[in-house]
Amino acid sequence: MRRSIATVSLSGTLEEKLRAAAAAGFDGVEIFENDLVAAPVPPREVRAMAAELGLGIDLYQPFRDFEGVDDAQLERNLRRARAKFELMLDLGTDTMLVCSNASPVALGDDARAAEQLHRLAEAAAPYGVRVAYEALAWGRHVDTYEHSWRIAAQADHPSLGVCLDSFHILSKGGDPAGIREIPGEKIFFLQLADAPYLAMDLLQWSRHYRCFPGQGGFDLTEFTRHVLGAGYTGPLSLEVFNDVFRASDPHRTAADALRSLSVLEDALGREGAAERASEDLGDSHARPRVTLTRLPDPPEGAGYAFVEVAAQEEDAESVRAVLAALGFAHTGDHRSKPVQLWNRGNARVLLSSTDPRLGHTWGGAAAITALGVEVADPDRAAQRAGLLLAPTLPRRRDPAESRLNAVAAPDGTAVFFCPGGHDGREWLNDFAAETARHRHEGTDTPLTSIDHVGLFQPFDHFDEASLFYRSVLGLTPDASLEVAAPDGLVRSRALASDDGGLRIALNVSVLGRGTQADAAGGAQHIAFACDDIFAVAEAMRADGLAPLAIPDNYYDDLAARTDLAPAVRERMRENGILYDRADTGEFFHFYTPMLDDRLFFEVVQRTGGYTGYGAANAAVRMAAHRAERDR
Ligand SMILES: O=C(O)c1ccc(O)c(O)c1
Ligand SMILES: [Mg+2]
Repeated sequence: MRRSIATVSLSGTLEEKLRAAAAAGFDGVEIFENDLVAAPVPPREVRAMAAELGLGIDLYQPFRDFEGVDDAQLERNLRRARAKFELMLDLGTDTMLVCSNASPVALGDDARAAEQLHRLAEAAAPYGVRVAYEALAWGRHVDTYEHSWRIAAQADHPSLGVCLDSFHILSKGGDPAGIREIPGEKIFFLQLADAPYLAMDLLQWSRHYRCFPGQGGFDLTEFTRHVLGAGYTGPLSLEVFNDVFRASDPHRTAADALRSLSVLEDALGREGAAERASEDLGDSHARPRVTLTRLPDPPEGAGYAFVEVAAQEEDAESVRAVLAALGFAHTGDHRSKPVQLWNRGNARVLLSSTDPRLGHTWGGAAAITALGVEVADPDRAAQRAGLLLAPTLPRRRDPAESRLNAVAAPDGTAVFFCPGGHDGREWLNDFAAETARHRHEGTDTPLTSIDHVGLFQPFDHFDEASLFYRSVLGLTPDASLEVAAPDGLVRSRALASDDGGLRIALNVSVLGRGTQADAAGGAQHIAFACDDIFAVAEAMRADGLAPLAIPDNYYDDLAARTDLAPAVRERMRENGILYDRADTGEFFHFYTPMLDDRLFFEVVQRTGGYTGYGAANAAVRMAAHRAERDR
């Protein structure tokens, strides 16, 4: 389907907005009136600029407070409208959005509103302009799409239809199924916006917190399915008022925006929404009315091949010490780069002493700079990532080395697609074997794999990052939750593949204090899975590394709220092991001390079908890391 974006969704001048929309690959834009009025170029030049960039101007908006007024006001409103129709001729756009009257002087008289909109459409027709009537959620008298359609139907003019905006409908709990009652050709325009569920005034919610489909709490797939079911064939257009987007790089926002539409179209395509719509509309033998662009399938059965930690030499030493205490051994050296392979079972950590600042938004001493993801079909994964506008990272073409495709996540973390399976892992041949022994060789305390990775995100890119990982890697997000760290509130959202092979937990400071709360919420971590957490913890302690100290109060609370045997609780206390339980199973986990205020490790043991991350313990962990720093 045609993809558009409202200029109000992007920051910058009108020209910058157009350039960003075009660069991301949009087909068209909605020009927001304020952007045009403030632009230093006449409408004709805007039209030429858009055309040169390959963008159509699909909509001009908004025209406010038109209908349901007294007769004198109607004449003034029609005069104002004619001036806009003239302007639209110059802009080369044929659809004007008229939003329902929000003024206190509007009269609640449907017949009057219908008659006045009929006059507006009559005035628009000679200009070749269509009027799309949109019910604002806070309209004075018309605030539902059902009502706007009743009035448009009553007005009965070929140049008058409705504009549907998902925010105005879903924010009030409207039922989108009724959209199917509207003839598709009367839906002149579709605006899509998601939003997090917030209990707040509708106008404030709409003007500040909208986000792209898939980033909030609304079901935009279901919503759009109903719009297609009505027979709509126009653009999918994003109209997102958002405080962060207004202040962010418009190129990045536009790519994030297009990614959200790609995912939405793919989801609809996978369920056969276009074909089903045609059948519902009774033209089952005809071709579907719209084409839904599909993405290559997401990776299946993906898992971690490795996680790369970059640290300069003095910091690398402390990372090595912790890995060794966890039973890792240095088992290989990269043939051409200063990168060491450390592993224990299928848990592999690459320790790189290249500059950790290179290509990464995090400076600092030690940092997770890359995730190696093992997938069945790395080429397909890279192709999918490319279609989702993931920036491709250049690979050095060293003929002796395996070439892995890599893309950059929004926080700068590189994501490598590694071939999996038994004859995969050829990238391991890039490492000359070291003869190092696992220090715990002979003790039966293996870590089995990487369970999850925790990545702290810059505030402005949290939603972008979760959409990125979700779409590129085919992960499913959990609900986001808030954790009260000693230095501030941290929002956390985990994403996982269906079989749990890939899990990522994203954290962000709720107030956007990116890096100073580091000891608490701002760190990154790698969590390793094991089958016997007590053995791993005790071997680590025997190796001279104490786990992160958890206060006795925690264990008193554990005694109060669980039936864990006293001896088990005591052993947990000695080893700093925390506990969580769900209907599906149990979770035991402990942490290492913080390295360089930035990085720590976790060891987890899942029993039964537990799929969480011990969120109940997150605040205790953050307070414990803070206490350790204060000591
Ligand atoms: O917030 C507004 O005023 C506004 C204007 C135009 C729209 O299409 C809309 O959804 C909201
Ligand atoms: Mg709208």
